[in-house]
Amino acid sequence: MLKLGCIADDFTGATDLASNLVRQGMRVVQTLGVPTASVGVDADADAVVIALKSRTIAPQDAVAQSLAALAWLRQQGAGQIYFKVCSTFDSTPQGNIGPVADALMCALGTDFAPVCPAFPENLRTVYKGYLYTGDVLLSEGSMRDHPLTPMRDANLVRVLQPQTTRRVGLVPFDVVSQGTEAIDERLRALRERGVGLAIVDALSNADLWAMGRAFADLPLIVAGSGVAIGLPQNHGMQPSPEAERLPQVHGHRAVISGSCSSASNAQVADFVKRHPGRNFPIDALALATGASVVDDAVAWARPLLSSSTPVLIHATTTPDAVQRVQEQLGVARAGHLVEQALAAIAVQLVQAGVRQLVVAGGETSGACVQALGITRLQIGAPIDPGVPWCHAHSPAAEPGGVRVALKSGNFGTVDFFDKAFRSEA
Ligand SMILES: Nc1ncnc2c1ncn2[C@@H]1O[C@H](COP(=O)(O)OP(=O)(O)O)[C@@H](O)[C@H]1O
Ligand SMILES: O=C(O)[C@@H](O)C(=O)COP(=O)(O)O
Repeated sequence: MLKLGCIADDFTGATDLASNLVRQGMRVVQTLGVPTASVGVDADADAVVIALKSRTIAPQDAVAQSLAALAWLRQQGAGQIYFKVCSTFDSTPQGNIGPVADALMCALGTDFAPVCPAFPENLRTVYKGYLYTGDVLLSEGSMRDHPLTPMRDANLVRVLQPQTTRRVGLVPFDVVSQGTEAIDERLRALRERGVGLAIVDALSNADLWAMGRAFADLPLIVAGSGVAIGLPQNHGMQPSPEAERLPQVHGHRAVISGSCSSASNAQVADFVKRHPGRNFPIDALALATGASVVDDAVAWARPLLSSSTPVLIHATTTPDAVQRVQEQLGVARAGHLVEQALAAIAVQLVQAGVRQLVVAGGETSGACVQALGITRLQIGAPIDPGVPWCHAHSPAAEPGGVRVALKSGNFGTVDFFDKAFRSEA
């Protein structure tokens, strides 16, 4: 019986969530997109994470895709539903967190769900409803200038309220710090007062464990990946290294980055400094002119692939540079052009023998794994919190498949691109 059915609004977010469940001993299957109706779940899976690419699409499309995912998960008997959103609450006043949460609640026949993006191991904490990234409020960090979902307000009650028809409330830290019973009591009280969605504060893993127990019987949880660490305990599960073992693959190494987040900018700069001559920048404006950017990148990479040091192909650039491109091309067109180019490059690199591929950026990862025809991921050990190595089958990488690591924009230490391959050695 499937204990947990998860719907993630982007691909890196899905591996992040799956990784936290696997770390606590759950056997997890991650699918990319909703499986076809006839596909059943592995008999021994405890959780399925369905990765959608719904974070920044039109709200009605995000709702439709999420409901299709829910229908499939319920068909598999999922006991509880987890809607995975970004730990930086990436959304716009239109959605898609509120509209998708509303629709899932209607379909599940529930009038209440907790909402908590906290992931303290990655320095995402929520206090009095305000989301912090590291030492600063969300709105004062780099998410202020995200290319697709600029986050200019850190107050999550205020951010979520315009996205939903339900009342948004708060379970503050003074309640959370008292533990599971206090949280449970406050959830009931809020619900009785007509609150439909409640932001829950959390500063540490201890808070997540306490809330995990309080959420045990709720039909729906809306959260970043952090809350997931507290759920396997509700099923008596323990961490197990066996859950993280992946098939071996041998081949070339590459990194593709379409993330313009500050961590990715620092990681690209670090790689460029350490490995001169092994990076190829993609010019978004050149792509728009129809120049042969993809072919040029692949032709550059091919002769370098035999080295154990990876090649790096990146569109990663500063917020100012992104803004200049967006002013000329529009936000959606710029994003699409870059994603499609990087996806085409990913396919050609794998066809050329790359078998260990790191992709940085949620939207970028979605585009790359879709182009590679990957429909399922097996989750391995984390390289850094929230970023595991995964094994996948792709028509471009048969018979043995390919290892991929899908890195959320702001995750990972500065030397992540080197560290990933050290941990793979
Ligand atoms: N140089 C660039 N100019 C304009 N847009 C870009 C550039 N580089 C990347 N992008 C776009 O920015 C978006 C970054 O989003 P994503 O891949 O989700 O990264 P993150 O995980 O950091 O949010 C993608 O749509 C990508 O195509
Ligand atoms: O929760 C998180 O922060 C990540 O899992 C995630 O979803 C990040 O998204 P991207 O930064 O777009 O990769």
